[in-house]
Amino acid sequence: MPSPRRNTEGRPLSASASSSSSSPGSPAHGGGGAGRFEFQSLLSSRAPGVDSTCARLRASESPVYRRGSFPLAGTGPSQAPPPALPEDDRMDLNPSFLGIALRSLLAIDLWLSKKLGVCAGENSSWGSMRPLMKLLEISGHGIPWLLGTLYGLFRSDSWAGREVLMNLLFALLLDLLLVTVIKALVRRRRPAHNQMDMFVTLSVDKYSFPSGHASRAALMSRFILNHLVLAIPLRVLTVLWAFIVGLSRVMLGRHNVTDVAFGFFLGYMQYSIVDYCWLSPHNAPALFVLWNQQ
Ligand SMILES: CC(C)=CCC/C(C)=C/CC/C(C)=C/COP(=O)(O)O
Repeated sequence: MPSPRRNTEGRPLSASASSSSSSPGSPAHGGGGAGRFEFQSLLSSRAPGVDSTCARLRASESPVYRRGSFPLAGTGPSQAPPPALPEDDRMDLNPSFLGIALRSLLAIDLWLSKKLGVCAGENSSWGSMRPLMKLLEISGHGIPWLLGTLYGLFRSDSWAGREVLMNLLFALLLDLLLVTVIKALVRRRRPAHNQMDMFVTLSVDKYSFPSGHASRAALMSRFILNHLVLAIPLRVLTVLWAFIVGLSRVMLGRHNVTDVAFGFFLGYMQYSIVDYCWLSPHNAPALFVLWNQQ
């Protein structure tokens, strides 16, 4: 059971005295070393409603406090002040290096995404570019790609063409499924500066992680590069298109940078799955039976 917090004479401290007894730089305040000041400031910035008293209490819950290294940890008046904390204790005060690194990355992500969201509204600094960004949005939307693939599939008169288009359809459906599942699991809200005026959306599209447009653009461009014989300039254009679709998501304010980055990664990996499971009349004859009967 935690013992009550005491002053340096060993008397229990009231809540108010406890919260005011430590000054910046004192051990209970997270001071006494550069590492601990950093710890204190990161704790305080965790959530807007968390005050410094709460942060100090968190510090007092740390393994170092429990081990009695701090003078406020219930030691008597006769005990001498503890020696400076060894390196490993400083590490203990830091609850999770990975957590802090992730929080820092997220802070950079939010800051950068806000800066890049220059087409988020008509009155934004690049607001006049919004129609162009929306055109890019449609170019990476699921519906034109799905309809185009189905049309090509039914119009195709070669086996090779049907096989490629059947796999393209599989890729698009796999992408829709994976993006929907991840969005529903992660539930990251779209940036506050986004206007929800998107062309046909699903209910999960109120969430932003990962970007469905970025994943589709990466998937499509990898698919096209691998299955269409294109001249070099067209190959470069294909990759550029995918990149610009991703960038336009952040510029429109639809996504944060990390949503788009993960979307690209997801789309890239999805192509590997499609390639691995490549459907053909040999391994999936049922899918091609429609044409066999013609
Ligand atoms: C077959 C079927 C369920 C088709 C639905 C196609 C559809 C509405 C896809 C949604 C595309 C979309 C708005 C994705 C959101 O992209 P973000 O980049 O904003 O995540």
